[in-house]
Amino acid sequence: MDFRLTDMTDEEIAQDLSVVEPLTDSVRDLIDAVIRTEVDAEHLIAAREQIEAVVASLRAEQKPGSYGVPFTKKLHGMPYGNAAVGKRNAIAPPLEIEHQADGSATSKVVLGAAYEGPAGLVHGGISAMLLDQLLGEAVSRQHGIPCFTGTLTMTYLRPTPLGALRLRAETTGNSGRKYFVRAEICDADGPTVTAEAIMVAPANFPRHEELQRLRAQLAEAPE
Ligand SMILES: CCCCC/C=C\C/C=C\C/C=C/C/C=C\CCCC(=O)SCCNC(=O)CCNC(=O)[C@H](O)C(C)(C)COP(=O)(O)OP(=O)(O)OC[C@H]1O[C@@H](n2cnc3c(N)ncnc32)[C@H](O)[C@@H]1OP(=O)(O)O
Repeated sequence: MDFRLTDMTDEEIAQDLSVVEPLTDSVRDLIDAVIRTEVDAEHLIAAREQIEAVVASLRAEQKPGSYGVPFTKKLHGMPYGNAAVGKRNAIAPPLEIEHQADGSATSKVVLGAAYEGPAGLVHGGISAMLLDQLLGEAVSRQHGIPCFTGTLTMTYLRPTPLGALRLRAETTGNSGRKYFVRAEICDADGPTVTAEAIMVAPANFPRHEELQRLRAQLAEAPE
């Protein structure tokens, strides 16, 4: 796994995000508008030309390949291209994850037209992606090591409506590098989907205590 530290300071990262996040929101809005627009073909062609001009302006300077996951000097990951939570990725649903004192990870999200599977309902693959991310975040934050999904088992209890949803994930135990995690999506009437996963901490990754030491060393280093 590629590991690199960014040389941006915390202030520079905050400044970058203050510009980038509203841009990502605008692109999300664009996706929703394209799905639901009922304007005529002439307007659609004009819109396409405008979008192509914006794309060309952004292509003027591009990173090669994907965004990757640089780390800040405090070892906070910056997964800005991530499919589920990337702050630069308009395909990612607007998922903000909170870490609770009991070790669980929770999120409230409103899923619109871009996440539809069956009519009016959330696509099952989107539910799996969101819960996979939350499961990973719960275990990784609680135990201080990023884990990979080994096995993910989804149970679709009943259809999940588009709109406001709540998500929760918690670790239930571990055996060596294997962590057992479960999660659910709820609508106003309760759970619609549950997931169980075995997340595996890669053998060659530093353990929590080592990371704490590394964090302390980096915190003392000049910016
Ligand atoms: C640098 C500073 C970092 C600081 C970070 C601190 C905190 C981070 C905070 C937040 C970060 C959040 C990150 C996570 C968020 C979201 C998660 C997204 C999840 C994904 O989107 S991730 C992509 C999809 N995922 C893959 O792309 C995995 C591909 N795969 C592999 O990379 C390997 O395959 C791996 C690693 C799974 C295992 O590799 P390995 O070499 O370690 O395995 P090994 O054989 O040693 O097995 C050891 C024990 O795991 C058992 N085991 C093995 N494989 C299993 C499986 N599949 N299912 C169930 N159990 C399995 C064995 O049975 C054995 O169990 P036992 O010990 O009981 O025998």
